[in-house]
Amino acid sequence: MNWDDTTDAEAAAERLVGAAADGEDQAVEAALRPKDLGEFIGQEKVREQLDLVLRAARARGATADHVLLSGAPGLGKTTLSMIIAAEMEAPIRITSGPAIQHAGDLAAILSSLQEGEVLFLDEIHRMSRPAEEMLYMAMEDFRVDVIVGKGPGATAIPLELPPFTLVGATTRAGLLPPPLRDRFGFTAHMEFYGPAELERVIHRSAGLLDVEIDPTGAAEIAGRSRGTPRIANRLLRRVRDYAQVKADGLITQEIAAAALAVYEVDARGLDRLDRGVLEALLKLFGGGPVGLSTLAVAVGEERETVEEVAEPFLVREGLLARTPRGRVATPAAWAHLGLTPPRPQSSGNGQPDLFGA
Ligand SMILES: Nc1ncnc2c1ncn2[C@@H]1O[C@H](COP(=O)(O)OP(=O)(O)OP(=O)(O)O)[C@@H](O)[C@H]1O
Repeated sequence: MNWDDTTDAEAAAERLVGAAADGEDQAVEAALRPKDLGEFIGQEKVREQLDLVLRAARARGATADHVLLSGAPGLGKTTLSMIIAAEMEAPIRITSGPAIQHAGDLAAILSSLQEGEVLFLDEIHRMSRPAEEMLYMAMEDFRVDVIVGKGPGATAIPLELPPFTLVGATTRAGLLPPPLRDRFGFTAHMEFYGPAELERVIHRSAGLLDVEIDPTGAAEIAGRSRGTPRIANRLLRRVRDYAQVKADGLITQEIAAAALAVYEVDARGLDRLDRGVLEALLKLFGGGPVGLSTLAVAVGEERETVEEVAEPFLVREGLLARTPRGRVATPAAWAHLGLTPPRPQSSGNGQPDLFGA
């Protein structure tokens, strides 16, 4: 998903299954965040490696190496940065790439850091170029050159910085210029979570929110959470409301399924937009191939919304394929919507042409 575009992120945030944080998420997430590595669920490799990095730094009495976290929104990057600070018993400062448009903005932050402090820079790939270049030197030499004056009379005044740990977060590490990427001592890629891990996230959050849930209820919510703890927590809150109003408060499989049917989140985590795209593709275009623009007109959405908000999950789920000839539904898409694909046409070579031409 192209999370560089704020509009897409905003559009997605309005969806119950959007991975970007909405206002309510921000209000409750602080209470739900695991506080140390032991509490952090899943991402075993990342946890194990990070644990070593932090233990070694502590044993040396040194500041931890800079850490780059990459992965989709809502997988726990902010949470991990806070855990890094907690494990290092260091304060944390949180900012983001888009908030740093001038090198001066970054110089102001860097020069006010305390020794050992963790600086969390979310969406680091969206920082301005001059700020990025200042960051190179700050990360490597704990020094910045502050430029005073303009034109030929400008002078660079070196400013020593206390050692600090930069934790950068990005949705796509590939977007970072190699000189920046190379300055991180440890890079971790966060994966989507499996159902069992999401169930653990849901049970843990239910405990903290004082919500009663049985294992079947947690499994039902986990299956619809698109591999993302933030979505799991958000669905849990909506199901809790339903359980309180329509039942005795206990979340079972039946209650979770009924609640999420009200919110139009289906058994696989598809919402109205996702299903609209799939239905148009199957019912109007026989499963494709069809061009993106045509598909977007058919569902009454902007091209970008279909491409950047709906399609990434459909592709990830193996329901839709992007081919040079256009968008094509996979056999799993037909099965998911309970529809029968048209009879395969012969491609003239004796082999059935599964998707038709
Ligand atoms: N491994 C985990 N175990 C338990 N809860 C988790 C885990 N990862 C994330 N969460 C929960 O999901 C919520 C979202 O996590 P977080 O804000 O850290 O995601 P993020 O990757 O930083 O998202 P963004 O890219 O949008 O900033 C948090 O409130 C946290 O409670």
